[in-house]
Amino acid sequence: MTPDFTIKTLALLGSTGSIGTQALEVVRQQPGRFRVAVLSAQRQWELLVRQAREFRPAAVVIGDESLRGPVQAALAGQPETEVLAGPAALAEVVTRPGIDVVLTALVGYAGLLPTVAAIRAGKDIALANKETLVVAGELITSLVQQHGVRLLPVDSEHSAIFQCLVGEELNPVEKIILTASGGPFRGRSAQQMEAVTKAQALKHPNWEMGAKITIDSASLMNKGLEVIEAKWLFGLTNEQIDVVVHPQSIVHSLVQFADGSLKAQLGLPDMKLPIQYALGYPQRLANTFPRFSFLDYPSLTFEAPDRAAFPNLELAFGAMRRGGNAPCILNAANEIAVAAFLREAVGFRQMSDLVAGCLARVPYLANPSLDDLMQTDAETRRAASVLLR
Ligand SMILES: NC(=O)C1=CN([C@@H]2O[C@H](COP(=O)(O)OP(=O)(O)OC[C@H]3O[C@@H](n4cnc5c(N)ncnc54)[C@H](OP(=O)(O)O)[C@@H]3O)[C@@H](O)[C@H]2O)C=CC1
Ligand SMILES: CC(=O)[C@@H](O)[C@H](O)COP(=O)(O)O
Ligand SMILES: [Mn+2]
Repeated sequence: MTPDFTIKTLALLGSTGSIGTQALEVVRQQPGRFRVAVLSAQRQWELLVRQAREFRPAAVVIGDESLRGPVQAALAGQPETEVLAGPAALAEVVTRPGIDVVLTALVGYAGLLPTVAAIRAGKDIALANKETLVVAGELITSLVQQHGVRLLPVDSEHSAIFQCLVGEELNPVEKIILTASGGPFRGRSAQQMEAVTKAQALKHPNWEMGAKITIDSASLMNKGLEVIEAKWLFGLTNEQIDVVVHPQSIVHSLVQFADGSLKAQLGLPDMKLPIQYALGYPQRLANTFPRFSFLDYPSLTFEAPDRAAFPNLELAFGAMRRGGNAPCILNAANEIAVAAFLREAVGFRQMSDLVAGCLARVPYLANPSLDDLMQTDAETRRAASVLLR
């Protein structure tokens, strides 16, 4: 039993998704350590109701306002749970007294405003929603400093780096190395990827995740987003971030220090560990998750990413170097591109063309405010829709 763990009250945004349901599994496996105050979903209202019956939160939020009625009816016999609906409710509910940590496990740009609201209300953030830092990394990190809250990474690579940095506060980092699985199309040429299908792209070799991030992993946009996420989480220069392909997803990322020493964090590809680390931080809570054995993985391999076959990686590095609202344009264009690919309206390679087209068309702003970023997001979505016609 880990000593002196103060019970933490959680708001779980996106509780019905891949990260959200695994976070609830962590909570189940740590009885007495966490209390769930808020749960949220966008459309999966029946699952949200089942979760609410089990965890008895003070509030649930259903994003799609047309589904408020069924949720209210289903939870009519549970008066301690307030039923809210819509994006504004999400940004309000996270500010309520008593919440210690907000887990942002919702997908895409929708994570930005609730995260801003939660930080302003003094809540610690367990950040799964990498899009928040891609869109508004500078703004979020300055809000985090201003309000003295913790920004705890959930993304596996960033959790690995965060764990490697514990105890190294006085030691300068030379660089970090983010590992990438390479996705289902590793080793294929640009031409070979023209004909890949949605079903093939949705088959990640190592991780079971939501559809959007799975497509991002296949196109290497996920690694591009993670590069930008790392810059802001760890205060790095653009030159301090490297990517290496590691198909087994066992070495979750590495830090190289000024003396050349490398530290890595290893483990099986299971998001419950980084989720639990973020929620339990600074403590490591004992658990019974399956353990990694080198004997099961006698060969851990590493190779350079193929930047010609996967142009998204360079598009993301380029947007990071440009700064300003460029990463916000990259993100919005990519969200539209992935949605179009998932409804089979564009091919796999066209996703990168759409992102490049938006980066070339949407006006650049060097020092965007939050309002500017919201406008950039909307403008990019309009530009992408025009390009898709
Ligand atoms: N899955 C993983 O292993 C990893 C995920 N991440 C990041 O975590 C985040 C979540 O990913 P993942 O769990 O895979 O995604 P999922 O698609 O599985 O889940 C997304 C969750 O967000 C909700 N949601 C969807 N759209 C909106 C919206 N517009 N407003 C509010 N809520 C919304 C969904 O509700 P509903 O179910 O009703 O649709 C669901 O609860 C992403 O940013 C991803 O990049 C990072 C590392 C690993
Ligand atoms: C589990 C996790 O953190 C994902 O972001 C994962 O890294 C995706 O794998 P890729 O390395 O294929 O993008
Ligand atoms: Mn990741």
